[in-house]
This record gives sequence, structure tokens and C-alpha cells, in this order.
Amino acid sequence: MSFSKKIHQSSGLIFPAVAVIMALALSTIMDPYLAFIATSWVIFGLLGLSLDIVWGRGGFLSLGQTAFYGLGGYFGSVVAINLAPITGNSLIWALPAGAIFGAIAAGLLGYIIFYARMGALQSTILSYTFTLLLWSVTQSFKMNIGEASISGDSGLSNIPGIILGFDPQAQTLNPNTSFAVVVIISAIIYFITRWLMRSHFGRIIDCIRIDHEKTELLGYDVRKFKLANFVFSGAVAGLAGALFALWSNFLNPSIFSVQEALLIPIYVLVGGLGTLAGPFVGALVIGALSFFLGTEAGGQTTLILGIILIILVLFFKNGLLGTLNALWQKYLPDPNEATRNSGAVQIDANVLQHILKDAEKQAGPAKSLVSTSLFKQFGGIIPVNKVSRNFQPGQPYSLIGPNGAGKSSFLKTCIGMYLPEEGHIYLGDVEISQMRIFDRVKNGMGVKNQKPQVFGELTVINNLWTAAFSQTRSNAKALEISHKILTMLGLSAHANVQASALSHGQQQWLDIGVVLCLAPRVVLLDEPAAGMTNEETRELSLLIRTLARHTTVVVVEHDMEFVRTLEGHVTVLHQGEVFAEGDIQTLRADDRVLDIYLGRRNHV
Ligand SMILES: Nc1ncnc2c1ncn2[C@@H]1O[C@H](COP(=O)(O)OP(=O)(O)OP(=O)(O)O)[C@@H](O)[C@H]1O
Repeated sequence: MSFSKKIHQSSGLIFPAVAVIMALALSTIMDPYLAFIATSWVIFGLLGLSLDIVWGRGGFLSLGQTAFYGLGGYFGSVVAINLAPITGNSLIWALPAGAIFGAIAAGLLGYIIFYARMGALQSTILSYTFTLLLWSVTQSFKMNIGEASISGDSGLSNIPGIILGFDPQAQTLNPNTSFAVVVIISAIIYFITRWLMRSHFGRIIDCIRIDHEKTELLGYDVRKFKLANFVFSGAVAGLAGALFALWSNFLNPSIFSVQEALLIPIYVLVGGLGTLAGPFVGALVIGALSFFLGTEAGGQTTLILGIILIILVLFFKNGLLGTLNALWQKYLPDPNEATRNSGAVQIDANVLQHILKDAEKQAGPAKSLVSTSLFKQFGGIIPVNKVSRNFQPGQPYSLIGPNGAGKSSFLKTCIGMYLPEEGHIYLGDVEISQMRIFDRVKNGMGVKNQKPQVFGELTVINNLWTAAFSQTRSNAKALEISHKILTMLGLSAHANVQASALSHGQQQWLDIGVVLCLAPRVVLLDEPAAGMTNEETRELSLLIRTLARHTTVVVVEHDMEFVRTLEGHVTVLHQGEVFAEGDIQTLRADDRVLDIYLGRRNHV
């Protein structure tokens, strides 16, 4: 790897570390008032980071971060007011208390949002409503807890400052030292977050953002991951709130206000969505602009700030750090170069045999897929009407039929994307009719939808790894399986290419490889040959026939010639019902089947 590429990969480590050192050096010579104000910018950056975790990485625009921030502030302050006088140090009480309370609040809200499977807009609105609710409740909420007195819209005062010493007599730090302490705490949280987002957990969070349906089809409980990420972001917001309370010595319900809630996404957008360091840059730029314009611009701060923000959003769509990153990448070697000279995919049948035998060792023998009187209805349309099928390993099964016959709907009902109103589905001995998608996958189902579903921003190898890891939960094993599948597909030269740079046909292959990484005991393929060349279609036919000797394979297909080469059992669906079945030669000669394909009325 070239030196510049290495530096680029570590840029999230090196540049923030340099910025921290510079900030610490500056803290010794800064004007105390500026140090005091700049401390709040760093705290807002931390709050922005909490949003970037859940929005930039998790893909959910939460307007609830200020709620966790405010709750963390109030709760952290109450604990610190009561306990800091005993120990001196206020941070050890306020920060964990704020983080815990922020995490609990995010857990409760996140559970409702993610487990009720709300849409993106509904989720954002609910998170915002939660913040407004707190704003309204705290206006009149009065309570004395020990020495702390929460007095409605008059707020909570007597909050101790930032105290580091462990002695009841220890003094509040001066503004310059407070600034340095807040920078260090924020840097620790940033580096922990960066580590988490680069871990296995972070990669799965990235997958969920890119395509949550596909992530579930790989066997991950998407709700659990989203909730865990949200809880973490709530903890960071709560901790930032507690820091803010110690910094300001005072809190009131305005912490939950609309202005506060809407400023956070602005910090993130200005700095760069998903960059993690960006929110600090955004908060610093906006904070510094307001501060300096406030003294220079004679009351026109908001107007000038607004214009600057519009320019930033128009010309730096990826935010400041995102734009810098894109510029830098232009001067790095093109990681997707390998795709330009690539030929057609060719299956290595020997490696495929090995892979299928290993999968059997890992996941056990093939399972059958049985449906009994399966019934699915959408209003007046019945795409699956009492379909009973018994799919076994040994030969491929094809489902054919004219457009709208119900082929995809039958497949989706087997997968769990549609839940049937009547009838049963069994995977081996287990009834799966109402089981969640990821549980079906864990039980041995592997699915490829009609369009290739790959994680475009991830490399080819990481696409495969994500699938293999879901079954093995071992990094080493997942890598071994991924490399074998790459070799089998003849795509080894493309391991580090971004999946989005592959051709449509190659993405179809990658998607099939991803399914094989799951070591599935039943494989469902929806029009896998779509977009493939004749040569590739021949290879695919070989792969499916080989696969069917080891697992149960069901293929939905339009292309009759392709179905013929599979040499398996064929079911013709029509208007949601089984219309005919047998081998393809007999069915092709059947007038009734020709009639439904050609829309003739003779037998339909
Ligand atoms: N989510 C849905 N909501 C309402 N109607 C649906 C839904 N999914 C499928 N349908 C309807 O069910 C019928 C069968 O559609 P389906 O996609 O299963 O057919 P198909 O045989 O796979 O067709 P094609 O070959 O064109 O993909 C169609 O009339 C379709 O409009």
C-alpha cells in the first residue's frame, strides 16, 4: 500500500490527534473568555458526534439528540450537586450519570421506533416530538432531590463547575484548564467511537444504512443493531449534556428547544455527514463565526451566518471534511482499476465442490422447503392462492409463469417479506410461517432477490465477509470462506474493488457468492440470470445444478431456455395457483401452458 494511501486510511486518527495537541497548546495561551466560549463549541461538537453516529453511520436522522443531551444534563447535574461536595471531583459523578440517563432514554425511544418498524420520516418526527414533550414537561416540572432543586422554567442552578481534584475543598478549574479537560474528554469519546465504527459492529451498521433489507437477508437482526447504535449515541449525547451543565452551572428547559434541536444537524452537515470528526469542525466553524461576527457585524450575525451556511451547503455538499476527503481521493491510486480489464466470470467447479462440502460440515445436511395451502392476499389481489409445494435437495426446482403470476410473491412469502394469511411453511422440521426474515436465514435459508443487492460502498471482499460473519461469528473463518468464494467466482483480483464499480453481471455473481457465504441449506433465487451474458448464463446453470446436489434450490425464472438447461422440476404458476408441473420439454409442448404465456383464451 502506498504511503499516501496509508496516511489517508489513518487520517481520522492522525489529524484529530494533531488538532487535540494544538488545542491543548492553545489552551495555555488563550484569552480566558475565548477559552470559556470555545469550551461550549467542543461540547456542541460532541453532541454533533452523537447525531453523526446515528445519522451519518446508522442512516436515521434523529431530532431526539437534544432530548438525551438535556436529560443527561439534568440527571448528571442532580447527581453532581449531591455527591460532588463529598468527593470534590464533579466529572466522575456527572459524566457517567449523564451518559447512563441518555442511554436509557435512547433505549426507550429507540425500542418504540425500531421495534415498531416505523418509516424514516415517522421515526424522525417521533424523535422530535419526544424532544418537544420534554421541553413542555420541564417548563412546569418542579422537584427537590437532595440538594438539587429543579424549578420548572426557572431551571436548575447551583450546578458545580468542572472540578478535577479529589478533595471536598477542590476548586473549579479556570476557563483555560476547563477547555483542555473538555478537549481531552471529547477526544477520548471520539477515538472510542471511531474504533467502534471500524469494528465488526460498525461494518454491520454501515450495511444497514446502505440496504437494511439485504442486511436482514444476511441473518442480522437489524432492529437490535439499530437500537444498540442509538443507545450508544444517546450515551454520548447524555455525557455531552452533563459536560454542558458543569460548564454553564445552570440548566433550564430551553435546552430542549427547537433551535437547539435543529442546530445539531447543521453542525453535522457543515462538517461532513458520517465523518465523525466533521461535527466538531462544524460546531467550531459556526461557533467561531457567530462569536466573531457578533462583535464585528453590528447585529447582522444571523444574516451573514445564514448566507455562509447556504454557500457551504451549495458548494460543499459533503461538508468541509467530506469535500477535503473527495479531493484527496482524486490523487490516490484508483482502487477500482482492476474492474476495467476484467473478463467474464468463470466458475471453478472444483472449488465450488469444496465450498459446498465445507458448508455441509458447518451447517449440517440440506433441508427441505415445504408449503401447504399457502395463501397471501393484497386487497382483491391473491398472488399466492393455496399453493402446496415440496422442494427437496437433489435437483433444481424452477417456478415459471407469465407476468403477475405470483412467482415473486410466493418466494417472498417463503422468505418472510410477506406473511401469509393462511397455510404453513416448513424449513426442514421447523415451521417458519410467521418467523422473522433473519431467523429464517439463521435456520438455513439463503435468498437472492431479482435485482443484485450488494453493498456498493463496501469492497467485494467485505460484502462476502459480512455474509460469512453472520453465520460463523468468527473473523478468521469468515475471511477464509470469503476468499474461497472469490476464487470460485474467479473474482480474486477484484477483492478490494468497491462493489458499486462492478458491472451488473458481476454484481449478480457477487450477490450469488454472498448467498453461498451463508452456507444455506435451502437456496431461493429470483431471476438470477437477469443481466447476464450467454456465457455467464451457462456458468450459472452449472453452478445451480451443482448446488442442487447439496442443497434445496428453487429458482424463479422467465428465460425458458435457461430453465431447460437446469434439467430440474418445473412448476407453472398462473393467477397465484399451481397451473401445471413436470419437466420443461413436456410443459413447452403443453397447449394449456402456451395459452397462458401467449394470453390465448383456449384453456385459461
Ligand atoms: N406488495 C404488494 N402489494 C400489492 N400487490 C402486490 C404486492 N406484491 C405483488 N402484488 C401483486 O401480486 C400479483 C403477482 O405479482 P408477482 O410480482 O408475485 O408476480 P410475478 O409472477 O413475480 O411477476 P413478474 O414475472 O412480472 O415479476 C401482481 O398483480 C402484483 O401487482
